[in-house]
Amino acid sequence: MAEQPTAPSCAPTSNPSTLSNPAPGASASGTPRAPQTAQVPQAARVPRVLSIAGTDPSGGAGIQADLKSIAASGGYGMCVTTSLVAQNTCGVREVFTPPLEFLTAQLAAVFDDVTVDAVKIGMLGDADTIRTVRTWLSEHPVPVVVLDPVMIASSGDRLLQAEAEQALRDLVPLVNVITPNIPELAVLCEKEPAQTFDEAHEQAANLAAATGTTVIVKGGHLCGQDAGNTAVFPDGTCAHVRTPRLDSRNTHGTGCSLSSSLATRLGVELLQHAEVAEHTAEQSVLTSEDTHRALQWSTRWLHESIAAGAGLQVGSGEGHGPVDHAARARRLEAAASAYPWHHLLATTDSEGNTLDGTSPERLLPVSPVPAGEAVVKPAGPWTAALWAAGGETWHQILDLPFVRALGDGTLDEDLFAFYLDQDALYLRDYSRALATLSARADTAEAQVHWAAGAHEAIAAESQLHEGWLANRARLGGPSPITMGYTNFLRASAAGDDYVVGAAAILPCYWLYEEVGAVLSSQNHADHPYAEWLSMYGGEEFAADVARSLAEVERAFEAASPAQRVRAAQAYLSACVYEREFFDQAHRALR
Ligand SMILES: Nc1ncnc2c1ncn2[C@@H]1O[C@H](COP(=O)(O)OP(=O)(O)O)[C@@H](O)[C@H]1O
Ligand SMILES: Cc1ncc(COP(=O)(O)O)c(N)n1
Repeated sequence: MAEQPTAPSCAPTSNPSTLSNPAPGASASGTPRAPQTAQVPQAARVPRVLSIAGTDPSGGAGIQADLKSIAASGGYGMCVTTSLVAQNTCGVREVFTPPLEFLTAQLAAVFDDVTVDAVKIGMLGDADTIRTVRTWLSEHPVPVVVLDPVMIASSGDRLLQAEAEQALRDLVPLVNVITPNIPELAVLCEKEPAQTFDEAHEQAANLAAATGTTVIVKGGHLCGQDAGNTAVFPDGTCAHVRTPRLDSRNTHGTGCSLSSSLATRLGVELLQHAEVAEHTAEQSVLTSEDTHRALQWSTRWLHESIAAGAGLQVGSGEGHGPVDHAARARRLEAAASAYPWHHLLATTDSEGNTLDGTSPERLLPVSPVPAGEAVVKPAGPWTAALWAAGGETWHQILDLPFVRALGDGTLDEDLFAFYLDQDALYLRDYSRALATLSARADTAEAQVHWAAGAHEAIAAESQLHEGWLANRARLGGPSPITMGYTNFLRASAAGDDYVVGAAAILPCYWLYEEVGAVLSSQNHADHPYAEWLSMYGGEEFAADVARSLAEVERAFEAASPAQRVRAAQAYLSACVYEREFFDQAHRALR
């Protein structure tokens, strides 16, 4: 393991990369195809991506990993098999290489019928295979070619004959991007494996300059907290994408997955250019920014896939398990569910008692996950019942990648900026909901309390604008989640019974305080978000939370059973909206 002290500062550049760009609408034979219909929205253009690689019947690496990665990255996957490999998570047992004529027959079957937008090349095995693929691609140019120079599997088994290394070196200038790991980079450069990131970067810069090919330096084989990737461009510029190192054995096929995802995302970028070109006749050229964006997408997606890999329970555990290519798709599918939230459907608790609001026990379904202790204690039995019922949602919030990364300092700046932007929009409407509640309160004390909250929320919003948001790009509009949450709060405060409005408002006080307590306990002087985290945990806000709890408790006591049920449901709905609000940056940006 080589050491990785710090990643060099590699800012994205505006220089065009060296990617060659035949007209993307052209077929392999050069015959122009009919233009895509104007009705097809931009997002619907799906790149057709071909993997030329070996197999892994256990599904974690090779062509099987490539097809999953291409689909997960937004492409249509195809594959041409170079070698059939009997392998699993523990190692390679046997390799069977079909005759070269059959390799050519597969390539011809694809290219005769399909326009290929991007190619990923993986295991080639021997020099004859390399030459056959090379000749084919010279005669059938494809706009994006990413070469993963597979030499040795993570199990230590050879996947490229030693005498074929020169043939692989000769292939490098003919492709757009290569994704060698540290030992493979050394072989391509005919040097010793780099021990530090700077050494790897130097090898990559020399190789990129000599071949005209963009080299991705991959951090997986280095150590240090950042396992990220750097695109090193032939002109000497570079762009780094950070990714926190995971303590995981599920790294079988990470190289295959990254390279095929990258080929797909480069295809997406190219198709977007082509879309513009159809309208403005601009020439379609992939830039360094495109490559940086594509690498960012693929690196983040792979991080989520590695993190979820162990959950698959594939393999005996003795080798290296696969990554979970579909983890993100499953997360987003669950997030997109339009099914009504459980607490809005439940009419009885687990023992069959009707949830009729006659006692704190008959208010909401029991949470399957115990809530644990709140830092700011409930004000009485009604708010204690609310806290207990929100246990599952509360633990989901603590588990969100956004909350975890904000706490441990690994949160990417663009995700944080998205959150701040939405937070500012939220606070404006939250202030309005509080002002409405103040107007409806039946005691002077409650009226003053909610009015003070309304004032503080709008003051916090203008502080965000003047400070945190002053130098950050704004989206300029609320997300569907921000809009859903604020509309729900304003409607509850203005159009429903007072107790319902007060209960809906509560999670923004209470959960925010509780999340803040967890986050501020992780703060330290070198924390990248130290200033933000230090804003949590003030005694004044904790006292405001306690006052809000006391007022909600009082309103519950005074309410009818039916009002209490609706208020409790509104409380839990707001808890769910809190979760969605914290999670939304990870759904919007990829
Ligand atoms: N332990 C890890 N934690 C986080 N990301 C990792 C880890 N191991 C690998 N990766 C990601 O997978 C990519 C490819 O892995 P790497 O080991 O460098 O290449 P290969 O799989 O070709 O040997 C890395 O660049 C990195 O983004
Ligand atoms: C067919 C094939 N291609 C590539 C790899 C490398 O993957 P890893 O380095 O993760 O073992 C592999 N094991 N099998």
